Amino acid sequence: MRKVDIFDTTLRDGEQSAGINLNTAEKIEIARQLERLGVTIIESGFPAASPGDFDAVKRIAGTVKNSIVTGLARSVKSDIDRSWEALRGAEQPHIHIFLATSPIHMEHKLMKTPDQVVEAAVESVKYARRFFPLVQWSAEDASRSDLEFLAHIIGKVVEAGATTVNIPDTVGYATPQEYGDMFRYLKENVKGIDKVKLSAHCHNDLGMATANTLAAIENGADQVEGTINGIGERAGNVALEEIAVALHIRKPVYGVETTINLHEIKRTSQLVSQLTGSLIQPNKAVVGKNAFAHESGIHQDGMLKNPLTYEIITPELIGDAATELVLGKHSGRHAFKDRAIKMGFDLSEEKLNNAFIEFKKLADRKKAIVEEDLMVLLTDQQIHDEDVPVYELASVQVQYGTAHIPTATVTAHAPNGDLISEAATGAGSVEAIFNTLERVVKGKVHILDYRVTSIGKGRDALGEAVINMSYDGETVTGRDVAQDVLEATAKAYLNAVNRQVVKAEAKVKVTAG
Ligand SMILES: CC(=O)SCCNC(=O)CCNC(=O)[C@H](O)C(C)(C)COP(=O)(O)OP(=O)(O)OC[C@H]1O[C@@H](n2cnc3c(N)ncnc32)[C@H](O)[C@@H]1OP(=O)(O)O
Ligand SMILES: CC(C)C(=O)C(=O)O
Repeated sequence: MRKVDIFDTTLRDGEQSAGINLNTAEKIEIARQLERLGVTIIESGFPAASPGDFDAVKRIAGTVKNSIVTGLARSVKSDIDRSWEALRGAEQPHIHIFLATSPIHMEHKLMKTPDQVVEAAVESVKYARRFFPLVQWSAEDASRSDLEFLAHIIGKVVEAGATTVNIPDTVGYATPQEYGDMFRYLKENVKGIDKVKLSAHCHNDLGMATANTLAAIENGADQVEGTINGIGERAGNVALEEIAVALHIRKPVYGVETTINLHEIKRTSQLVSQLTGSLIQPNKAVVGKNAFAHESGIHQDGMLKNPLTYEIITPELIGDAATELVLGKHSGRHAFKDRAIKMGFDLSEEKLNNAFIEFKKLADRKKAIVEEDLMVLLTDQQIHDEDVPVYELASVQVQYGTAHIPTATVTAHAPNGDLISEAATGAGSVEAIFNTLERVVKGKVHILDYRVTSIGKGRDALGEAVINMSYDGETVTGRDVAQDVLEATAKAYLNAVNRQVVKAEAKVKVTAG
């Protein structure tokens, strides 16, 4: 059966979503899970974009062994050099170079003639091939490019040594028919195209990313690119879990296979949502919380008589087993460790012990510890970085009454070790906490977005708070979890501030070094 490679760009195009910013530890955690999911290629960042991106790409290239690790670069030597520095330690060094080919991008953004664009593309591919055995070249905005010009430039980059050619629908403009036709046209009209991999990359501006990607596969695409949960620039990229499951469920139609381990989909989706703070819409295909919920009487009746009446995908297929009570307050370290390993965590004894202590505290307060709770506790330990001192919440107290002005009191450890206590009022409990914390962190804070959701089900479910803010002129997103939403809110606020503290610290190190 024909094989289609899965190229995951959650850490690059996915991170380009407004409001998402992942630190290196979080990126490594996601990359490790993508490897478990079985993706062929992980695009781990854009090494020339920032010291943080460079560091993450380098560390992922040194960590991941079973997927190819790549990084994005413009068609400029300095970007390619920086990518080589970051990726030279990878098992199979791979670079992804892009250059726009549509009239509007060439004229108004690049300010180059078509001939200059061809020359720059060829030069960059030749230069990259001096270092990298695998060079992917992307024609940015391909779907709004002149087809003959596209075929011409692709012929040139293939001749120059590109090993993969990507045809992105950068602005989500193509229809499935048009996108499929492009692949067929290029396969029939570019000399040497059969020697390289042809790749699809779809955005969801018109809600057609999944249909377009499948159309590309039907017309000969060897690789498809996308993100977990469909996160990404603007309306996002194609959701890879949708593609993997569609290819599996409708295998007789598409006749292709991938290396994706479908049972890892749910966990990957949860992890990406948790670490990016990007919520999954309840009716999202495959991974939304209602994807397997049957609400109406006629459907429930059908399900009881024969699940095949209304269920084309089972939750088990994507690793979404019915929520079970996995551990309780009487469980010991052995069972806890065993469960953590089964869930795919590889924690040091110290981190495992910290997670166990948190688990016991939670088990004292919460009747049923479910998989989602463990996932949060263990992931928090996995990504916890003790190297940089940050703000840490010691306590938060809120006085609220309908007839009184809400007042918050917060005590927190500052990065320099001081214990700070502050109090302030607000129009509501949350605003009182925000106002108090602004005094604690002493920076200029502007809240851009704030959301609270529950993790798991039931009245004792954990609350998760996600806060997007501008702090000292930088936009950062923080998230945290607690049984009480006000505590989660205070912790998420400090988590956002801490991301900026860690970033600033990294900048100081780079400048000093
Ligand atoms: C479709 C996509 O998703 S492409 C990927 C988009 N991702 C990102 O942009 C995230 C990372 N980007 C960044 O951190 C920054 O944009 C950087 C570090 C790459 C560049 O920053 P700056 O040097 O300040 O340039 P800035 O972003 O303002 O402008 C981009 C420049 O690159 C040029 N450029 C854009 N694409 C390409 C390309 N593929 N090859 C060569 N040059 C390019 C633009 O024409 C512009 O050049 P100019 O300065 O001569 O006008
Ligand atoms: C860099 C390219 C592949 C891209 O992200 C796009 O065109 O959307």
